[in-house]
Amino acid sequence: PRAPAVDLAEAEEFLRLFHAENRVDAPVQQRLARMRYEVDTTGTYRHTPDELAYGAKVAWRNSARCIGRLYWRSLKVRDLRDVHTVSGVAAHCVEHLRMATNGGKIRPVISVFPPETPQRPAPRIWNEQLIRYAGYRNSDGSVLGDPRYTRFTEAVTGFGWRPPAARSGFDALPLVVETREEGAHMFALPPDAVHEVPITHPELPWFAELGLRWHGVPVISNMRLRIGGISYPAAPFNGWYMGTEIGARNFGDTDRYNLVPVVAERLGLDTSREDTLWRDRAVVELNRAVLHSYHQAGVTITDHHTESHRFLTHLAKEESAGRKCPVDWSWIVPPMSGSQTPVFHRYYDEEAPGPNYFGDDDATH
Ligand code: HEM
Ligand SMILES: N=C(Nc1cccc(CNC[C@@H]2CCCN2)c1)c1cccs1
Repeated sequence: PRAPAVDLAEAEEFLRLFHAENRVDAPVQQRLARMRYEVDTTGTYRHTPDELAYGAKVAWRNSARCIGRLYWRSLKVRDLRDVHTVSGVAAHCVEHLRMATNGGKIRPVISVFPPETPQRPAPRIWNEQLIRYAGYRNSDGSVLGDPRYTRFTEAVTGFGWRPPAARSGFDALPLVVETREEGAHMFALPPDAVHEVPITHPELPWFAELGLRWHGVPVISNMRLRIGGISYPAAPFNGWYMGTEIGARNFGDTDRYNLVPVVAERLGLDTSREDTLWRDRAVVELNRAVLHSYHQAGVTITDHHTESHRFLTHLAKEESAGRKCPVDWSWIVPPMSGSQTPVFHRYYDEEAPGPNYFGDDDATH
């Protein structure tokens, strides 16, 4: 049986939005008729390059959990809908990393690979992000690397991936790409495509001895881009980091690198009681080190205060454009010093109409 045809209402709503927000020569009725004919005869329809680019930008504008939406119009959209092989997808992912990194002046880029269609399933990328670090579980239960990826590390090792001779806490995992025709294949990332930043502290020399580093560019590769009823499951996108993501979450979470106790001890803080606020003082230094290191390395990064102000500017621009801006307060408020940022002190609208990015856990019809 055919896969369910495209949701015609969603398709029409998107094409009307595209025509309303862009100067398009052809009348919308003509475009709608062509779309309906394609859906009737093939069960799907193809976006024009302009529709695809605009849909990807609007999906970012609609991302209620994203604090970085002020620059939604500047997204660089790579139309890679003619790339159907695992090696093609992998090669373009490496090219994406080079384009986005841009020597440290990071550019927001999205690479859109082929959509799901009744004729052919879409290629899939199994990595959460193009760059993630291996997690090696030791026999005593301790982990070298990122504990979030021990299962992924075991899976690719089973597939034949071999860690570097000298394993470290920051070994980039291979890319795993699957197509219906070829199955799943692994590709090692060329080291020169993985730009990394060594973490040092602006005043504490001992910080460098912790031997910490992180990759410059976050590229999300496990979210599904939906535009006008068409689903693009492989559409990796990047922006730049907000420091708290690394300093508070990746380095600070107890089920990640869990570095707050380590930093607190090296700071000589009294960790015997919670009410010395040793956690709070250590996480601040961890975050100051991250921001200092990225600035030192000339890699774009933003702090949660600056980004909060930018987001409220975006919100005001959306309201003056007569658009509702969906906001998920629990994700927009940064994971440290929440009430010190202006986004904390207000309520927001929640619903998000039209094109969007969906995680696997998100309820999507
Ligand atoms: C340009 C700089 C950008 C910054 C500083 C930024 C910042 C952030 C941050 C801090 C989060 C929360 C992440 C977390 O807590 O795990 C987030 C979420 C998100 N961002 Fe942005 N972002 C940027 C660009 C983008 C771009 C280019 C896109 C897509 C085209 C995007 C789409 C999203 C989505 C979909 C989420 C929610 C993820 C989820 O639900 O798991 N962002 N952003
Ligand atoms: N700065 C970024 N951070 C970001 C954005 C979306 C999703 C994520 C990953 N979120 C999942 C992690 C893992 C647990 C909690 N957060 C990070 C960007 C990544 C891609 C574009 S912007």
